[in-house]
This record gives sequence, structure tokens and C-alpha cells, in this order.
Amino acid sequence: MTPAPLATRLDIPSGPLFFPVTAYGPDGSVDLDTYRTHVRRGVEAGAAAVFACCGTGEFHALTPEEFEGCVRVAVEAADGRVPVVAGAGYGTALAVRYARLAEAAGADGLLAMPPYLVVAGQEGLLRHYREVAAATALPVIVYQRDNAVFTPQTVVALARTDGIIGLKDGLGDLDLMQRVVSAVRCEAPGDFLYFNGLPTAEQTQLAYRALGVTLYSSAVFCFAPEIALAFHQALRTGDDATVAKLLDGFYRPFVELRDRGRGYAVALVKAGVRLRGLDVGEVRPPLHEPSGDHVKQLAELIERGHALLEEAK
Ligand SMILES: O=C([O-])C(=O)C[C@H](O)[C@@H](O)C(=O)[O-]
Repeated sequence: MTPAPLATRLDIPSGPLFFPVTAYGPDGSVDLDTYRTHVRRGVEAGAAAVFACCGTGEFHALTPEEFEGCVRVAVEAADGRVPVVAGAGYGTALAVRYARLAEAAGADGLLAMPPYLVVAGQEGLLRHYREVAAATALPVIVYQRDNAVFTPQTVVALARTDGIIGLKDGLGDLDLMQRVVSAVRCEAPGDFLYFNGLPTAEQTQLAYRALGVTLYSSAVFCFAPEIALAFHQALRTGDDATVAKLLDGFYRPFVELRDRGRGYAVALVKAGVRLRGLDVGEVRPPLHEPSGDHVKQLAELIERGHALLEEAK
């Protein structure tokens, strides 16, 4: 069989990148109907792309069958309006399996998560991502975080690899990112994509934009799309007053609240979706639910965010 040609692009329109949570029913099983509603609402609200079953979508907690079901539903819900990118991870063999499942489910691209557990050297990391990219026709975005941190030369090599189209940074080392952007510009010129993928990326987006990184993920978009969209619009149009107001009054306190518990990067976001009326269930172990007091503070913060949007009108 002739392999399908590798896609070289992913057309992402302007807007926040939506990383939906995965919905579970009361018995803990995946609730695809609620997940469909969550993804559809996000797309209709103005997401630029859907990143299904990634960190916020509890990739780590899904079986391959559940993963494929969720990606399929995300593709149906997006209905061709925006691209759907799916997570793929663990060791090379399993990452390849997830990549192929995502392709079969109709995804438009992959977010390659760090390999499971081992702390590998640059040469091994490069081989890992190259094998994942070679296994499907889907364009691959490599996710830098935790045990997958790259030198500028490794990113140059990734950028020269067929099928690898971008780097999502969840590390937050601006000096390293500046060197990466510079090295790729000089040694692998083209349209390699960069994403600010730090938790609550809005908090650092002014700094990333200065490096030329304009795409960013938004967990806030899951539960307060109106706030995430207003921030994105303010950034895009140079409305510095609204950017500062939302950073000072909403994003900074949200980041501080999110830092109050381990796993809150997911659990608090899921609580936020429930607060806004969609019962996406609880997080699966080993994550745990946020305390009642923290959920109350999140509800107050969402109200404050809405008041700030009114003031900014
Ligand atoms: O894999 C993931 O879910 C992410 O890295 C994206 C998140 O939206 C991240 O930006 C966050 O947690 O705010």
C-alpha cells in the first residue's frame, strides 16, 4: 500500500485554541453526548481549533477505545468548521497506535505528548517523534514540557522532519524559546508553528507574542469562552487597557487559585465547566476534585471576569 502523503499544514484561523475537558457520567464512564455538547458549544463560541484528549482532556486517563470515541465525536461536533487535533503519547509504539486511531477517527492533526516516564536524551527524543510522524499522514505538533525539553538544534531537526509542523511550549523558558525561534528561522526557514501552551497561557501571552508566538491554548475558554475571546480580541487589536484589566482582575487570581492544588490545571477547569451548567462529571484518579472553598472562589472569579467585561465595553 502506498502511504498517504504527509500533510504539511494545519490551517488554524485566529482565535483561542480550545482544549475541551472529557466528560464522564456518574458511573465514571465517558459520556459522549455531554462531550459532544461541550465541543459543539466551544466551536460555536469561536474556538480556532479543538485539541481533543490532550492534557486538559485527561489523555492519561483514557483507554485507546475511549480516546478514539472522543476524537470521533469531536470531529463530528466540529463538523469541518475548525481543525481537530488529538493527543498522542506514551512510548513510541503506543504513541503510534494513538496517532493511527486519531487518523482513523478523522482528526486533522496530532499533539505529540512527552514520552511516558523516561527522561531521554535529545537523540532518542528525536527518533521517538520522527517515528510518530512517519506513522500517519497527520501533521504533528510536538509538545515541550516535563521530560520532553529540546535544544534549539533538536527543534531544527524536528522542523526539518516531514510531517512535524510545530512546537507547543509548556515549559516557559523564554531564553530557550527565543533561541529555538532564532535557530529554526536561520536553519530551517519555513512556516513552522509555535504555540504558547503554558497552563493559563493568557498570563504569559504578552511575553510570547514578543517572541513572535501568536497561537496559544486556553483552558479558560472551556468554562468562560466570553472572557477568553475578549482577551484574545484585546490582544489582537492592541487594546492594552482591556488586556491589563483582565490580567490583573481575572487571569492572575485564576492562576493563583489554580496553583493551590495539584492537578488543578485540569480539575479546576472541569469544575468551571460544571459551574457554567454542563455536567461533565469529576476528574478520574489520580487527579482529585478541588475543595468546595476553591470552587466557590472560582465562581466568584467568573463573576468578576464578567463584571470586567461590562466595564471594558
Ligand atoms: O494539553 C493541554 O490540555 C494543554 O496544554 C492546554 C491547556 O489549555 C493549557 O493551556 C492550560 O492548561 O491552560
